[in-house]
Amino acid sequence: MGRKAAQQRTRVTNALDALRQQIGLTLGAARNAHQAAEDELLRLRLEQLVVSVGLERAADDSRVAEYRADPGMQAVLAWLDSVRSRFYADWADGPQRLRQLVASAAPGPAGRPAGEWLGRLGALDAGDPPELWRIGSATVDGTSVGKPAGTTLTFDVAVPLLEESHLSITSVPRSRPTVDALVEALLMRVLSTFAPGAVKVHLWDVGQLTAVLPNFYALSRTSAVTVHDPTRLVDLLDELAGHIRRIHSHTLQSGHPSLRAMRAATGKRGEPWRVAVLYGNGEDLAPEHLRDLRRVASGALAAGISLILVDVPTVLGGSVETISLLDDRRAVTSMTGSEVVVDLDPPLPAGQVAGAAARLAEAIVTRQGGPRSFHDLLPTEFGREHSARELRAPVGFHEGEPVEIVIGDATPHALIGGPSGSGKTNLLYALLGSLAARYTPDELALYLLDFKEGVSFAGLAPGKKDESWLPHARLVGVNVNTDREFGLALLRFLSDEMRRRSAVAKEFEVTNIAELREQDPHGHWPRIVAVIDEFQYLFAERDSVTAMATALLEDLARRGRSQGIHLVLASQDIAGIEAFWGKPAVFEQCTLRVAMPKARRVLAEANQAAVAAPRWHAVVNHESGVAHGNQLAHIPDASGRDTFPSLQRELWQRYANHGHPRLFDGAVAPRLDRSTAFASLGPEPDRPRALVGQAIEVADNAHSVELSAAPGRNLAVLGTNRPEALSVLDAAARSLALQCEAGAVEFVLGCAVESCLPEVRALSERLATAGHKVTTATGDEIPALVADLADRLPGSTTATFVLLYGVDAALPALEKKEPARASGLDHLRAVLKQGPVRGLHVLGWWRGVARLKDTLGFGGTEDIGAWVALDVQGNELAPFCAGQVVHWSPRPGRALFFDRSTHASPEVTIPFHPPEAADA
Ligand SMILES: Nc1ncnc2c1ncn2[C@@H]1O[C@H](COP(=O)(O)OP(=O)(O)OP(=O)(O)O)[C@@H](O)[C@H]1O
Repeated sequence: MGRKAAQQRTRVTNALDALRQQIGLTLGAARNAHQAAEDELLRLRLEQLVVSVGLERAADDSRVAEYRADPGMQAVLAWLDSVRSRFYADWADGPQRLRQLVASAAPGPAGRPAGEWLGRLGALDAGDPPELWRIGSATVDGTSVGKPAGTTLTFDVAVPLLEESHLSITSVPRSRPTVDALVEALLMRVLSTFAPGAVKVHLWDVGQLTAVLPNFYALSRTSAVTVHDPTRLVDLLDELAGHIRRIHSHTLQSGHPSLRAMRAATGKRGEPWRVAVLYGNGEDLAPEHLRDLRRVASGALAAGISLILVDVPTVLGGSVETISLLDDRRAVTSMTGSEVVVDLDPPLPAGQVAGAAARLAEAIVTRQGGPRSFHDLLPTEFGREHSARELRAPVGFHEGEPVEIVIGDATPHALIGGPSGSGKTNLLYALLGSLAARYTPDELALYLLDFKEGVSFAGLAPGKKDESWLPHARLVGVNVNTDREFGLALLRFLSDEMRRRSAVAKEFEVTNIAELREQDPHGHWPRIVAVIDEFQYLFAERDSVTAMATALLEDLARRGRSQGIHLVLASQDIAGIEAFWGKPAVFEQCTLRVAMPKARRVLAEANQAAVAAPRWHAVVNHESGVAHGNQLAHIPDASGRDTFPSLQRELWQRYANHGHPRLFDGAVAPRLDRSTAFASLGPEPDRPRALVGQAIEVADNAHSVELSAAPGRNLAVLGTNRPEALSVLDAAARSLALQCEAGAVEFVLGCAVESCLPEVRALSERLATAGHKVTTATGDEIPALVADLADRLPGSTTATFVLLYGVDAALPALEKKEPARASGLDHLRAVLKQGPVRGLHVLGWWRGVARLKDTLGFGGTEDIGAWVALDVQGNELAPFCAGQVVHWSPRPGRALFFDRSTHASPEVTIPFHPPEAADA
């Protein structure tokens, strides 16, 4: 047991020794680690101390001196010295480099002292703007760059603006004057860098209505500075968003990714630079404003718009630099980091700023009202533009800058409105001249229609005084205020052309005019612009013309764009807009709006720009009239005496070989001998056509009745208007005479109206002179004449045209009946019924529909296959028009024509004046 106990004890002692040894080792290691940590802590403390005291001052610092006693700390000091040396090596020329950088990135007024530029006008226009704008200077200790202790180095501090960055300024209490001076100086630097008018400043202050930056007061009378309503931040943000959208779509459409790229490619500025200054009060904006503000901020820089926010707490998208005031003289900025304190430049002298603003305002106003003439709208070289993608032409100027009208994909159709005398016609001339000078007639075709009384477009067609014409014009319609059918005819023509283009496009497997022109480079595919002045006349009545015009206009408005067919609709204000009620499709498609001063409803409801527009100006808006699309333009005088005509003559000399436009003048009666249809008549003995009047169509066509050997091929002229009835029969006889060989045809003229005898005799002589056989009968002779014709019928071989003047007057004599013998009326009915198939046709004039009915008797209406109604009401004509309702109110110089064999419904015709008639 004792031996066993001793063994156990030895084992325990050994185990304890081993444990003790382990513990000793562990304690030793812990002590070492502790010492190392203490040393490290000491080193770090020393580092911290040296950094906080500054390396230069560390040598003299008593607290640092305590560390020096410890040899382990020497290494720390040596290491810090080496870091410092490396730092110095890199930054030895830092301030110098900064100075150079600011000097080159902030040239002229952007960075130079105010004395060198304040009060002078800037000149920069389409070049790139300075990248930096000076706000003050900063001073650093010279020893930090290896200079002797006690020296200081100063360098300029500048911030980016415009396309580079937004700026957010935070104030401290009572520092508003400092902030104002800072903002004012920045804006003044910007305004003085660029040519007058190239910068637009927007000021909004949550707490002030008018006194924001009062030294800029003179500029706030121009568009260079706009002070916004403190309660309407939303309006400002909307306006900016609108500019961004417009600029974005415009640059993209022109094939450039940004405004800057477009400027570089075209050498033109295109848009002004915009700076919007928003003064807040340190409180959060309403969430919806904040959302809009962020949206604006993220797209603004690419559109040349930058924001300066003062005490507006927000995190903006896009690049933003900050300036935080420390007191009323000093600030820190994100440009230099929080270690560098910026001494802000002292305020610019208030009087000088106000003077400079006044000078700039004066320069802007001078440009605005400057001597810009119609001539300035014209390019230096004519006919250089291509219309494949769009039409683009300036119509006026804003502060010296041209304001363009674009007719293309985004703005296919235009609506122009303004009260009488506000300059609509003048604007149309400015537009036509500007377009015609840029595009050749192969690129642009014009169809011009004026419903106004007067002859505003008449000068564009060849006239008596001036033989020149506008070579781009294919059609000029004037004095059509009572001929709404002519408007309809134009719309039909355009609609047909649209279909034709679309069919050809389909053949080429393309969808629009631009592609078609690419695929068919030798084709003739001009863009068509149809101008309809006082277009509301088209919708003047509740009738079939209005219904058809509406349908055609809607179709053209929707589909014309892709086929290069564009409408320019002008109207006096409300009447024109009201005409669109119930036709929103047309109104909405007119995305280009031009409002003359005081025009109402042309722009969007809330857009009041036209109310304030000065005389001889227009608000051009490519955004369906929404406020952000407003472009105010001064329209030069295009209606001066020789202004447009001299351009027209120049263009005419260049392009006269493109043919002259068709002139349709509703106030001038067409002359038979000048009618293309009459002039082109040739021998047509079997199917001669009797011309009865001028058709109201885009092409120069006549209405005619084919007198073929078929039943019913007779013509009735109805109504009491003697001269017109004579004109119709005269035109019919003369045109027939031209188509039949002399001697092969007989004209029989029966006149029952004494007052017409001179004209009938004159016609008779004329026909005889042309070699035709002519028989003439008057009054009482007519029954015998008709009896003779009826007798001759069975064996008739000679073509015979029987012209009866005033059949109703002959009726009493014709109705006389002798027992067992046919009356004159029976003979006439037989002639009407059986004549046409035997080559005998009656062209008769009845002064009333009832008398025609009496003449024909029961079932005889079929024998009148065609008629021309003069002063006869539409409802009387139904029996001769297959029972359909006839809308027709007689009007001077117009007639209604119906030919059962060719017409579905009657058409308006214009009786020709005989060649002998004096010009109307
Ligand atoms: N921009 C302008 N500069 C100078 N004069 C102008 C200008 N615009 C129009 N005028 C003159 O004002 C007058 C009326 O202009 P215009 O005929 O164009 O008006 P409007 O709106 O078409 O009127 P209305 O509908 O009655 O014809 C014309 O004598 C024209 O010479």
